[in-house]
Formats: sequence, C-alpha cells, structure tokens
Amino acid sequence: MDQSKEQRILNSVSYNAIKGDAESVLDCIDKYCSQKEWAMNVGDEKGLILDKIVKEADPTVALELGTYCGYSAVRIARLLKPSAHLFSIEFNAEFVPIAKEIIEIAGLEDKVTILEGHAQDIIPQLKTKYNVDTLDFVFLDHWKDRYAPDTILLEQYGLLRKGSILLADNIGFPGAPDFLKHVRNNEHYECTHYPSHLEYMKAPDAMEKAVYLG
Ligand SMILES: Oc1cc(-c2ccc(F)cc2)cc2cncnc12
Ligand SMILES: [Mg+2]
Repeated sequence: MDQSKEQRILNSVSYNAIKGDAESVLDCIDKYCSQKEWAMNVGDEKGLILDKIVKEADPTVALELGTYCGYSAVRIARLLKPSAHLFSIEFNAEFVPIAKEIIEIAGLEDKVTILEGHAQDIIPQLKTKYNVDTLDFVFLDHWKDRYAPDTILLEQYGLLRKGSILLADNIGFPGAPDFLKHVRNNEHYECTHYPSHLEYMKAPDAMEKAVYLG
C-alpha cells in the first residue's frame, strides 16, 4: 500500500535529522513541507510565536490538542524545564505512531505523553487518570469547531487556574469564530491577537492568546 504523506515526513526526518537534536527535526519537517509536500504543522513562522508564548508561560504542565506529526510537540517540549511535561491529544490513530517516532528522534520522548482519543473524552480524565492538577499552558491546534467546547470543558473540569495561558492556531484560516466569541469580551480572559501567515504559504493566518483570569 502506498505510504501516507505523514509516513513520508517521518521518513525524511528519520533519514535527514540528527538524532537527539530537536532543532534539526523541526528544520527537516519545515524544509520537507515547504519544498515537497504541504502539511498542517504550525510551521516556522507561527512556530516563533508559539516559542515566545511557551517561554512566557514557562509551563510545568502543558497540554496540546492536535498532535498530528508531533512538530509542535517537539517545538514545545524542547523549551520545557526538566520537571515539566507535555500531554498531547490526537484522535487519528494513523498519526499517533508517526508523532511518537518523530518525538523520539528529537530525544524528547520523556517530556511528552501522547494520549490517543478525542479531546472531549480525555480532558475529563486528565485529573483522575493522568494526575494533572491544573494546566499552565494549552496549545489548541485540532478541529476548529472544537476549540470553544473543549475550552469550556477545561474550565468546567477545573483544569485552568489564574494565569493559565491558552494559545490557539488558525484563528485566521480555517478560523475559529466560536472560540474568539468565547474568549474575547469575556471578563475571565485577557486576549492578544498575533497576525501571521498560514504555514509554508503566503495566505494570512493568525494566533490568539487567551490568559485565563480565574
Ligand atoms: O494549521 C492548520 C491548517 C489547516 C488548513 C487546512 C486546509 C487549508 F486549505 C489550509 C489550512 C488545517 C488544520 C487542521 N488542524 C490543525 N491545524 C490546521
Ligand atoms: Mg494548525
């Protein structure tokens, strides 16, 4: 059976990246996806915004919704302090082993736990099954119509604390209007908009930071 695009991305990383070197894994994926096959990684341009917010948050416990090939998991985990951990939720069973392998090539397997399933099923288990207290940083990069309901779930399950930082990808395109409606003009959030471009393209996109105020 023909290989998938995601398997071809893994092949490229496995062949070209330096084992244990997260930067080289990111560079390899960005090179492959800008020159060979477009893929929905957050990419190098929006990746710099992600880096900035992760450094600002300096999270002990981070959550990512939408692992895909593990590009943003590597991007986030490479910045985490020794005691910190990233949980990443992915529902597509084909992507999970590929992401695991890419994260391992980056040498970050001890910093990242990939949880396979739908966010709406896993978020309610984070405290009980995964011993999470509250989340310091959340990167939303999964189905755009799930940003708002999953954010509400995070609130309802007491997973956000005063100062928890949410960062959402694709606010410009494909867009997440319900999420913006929920966090903007909401006394419980302080929002900041970051205009950028769609990964590997000239088309406009944007990210939104929403700090939970308690
Ligand atoms: O960053 C992203 C981009 C796109 C996307 C799709 C089609 C298109 F034409 C342009 C952009 C889809 C995504 C789905 N999940 C997470 N991130 C995504
Ligand atoms: Mg995205």
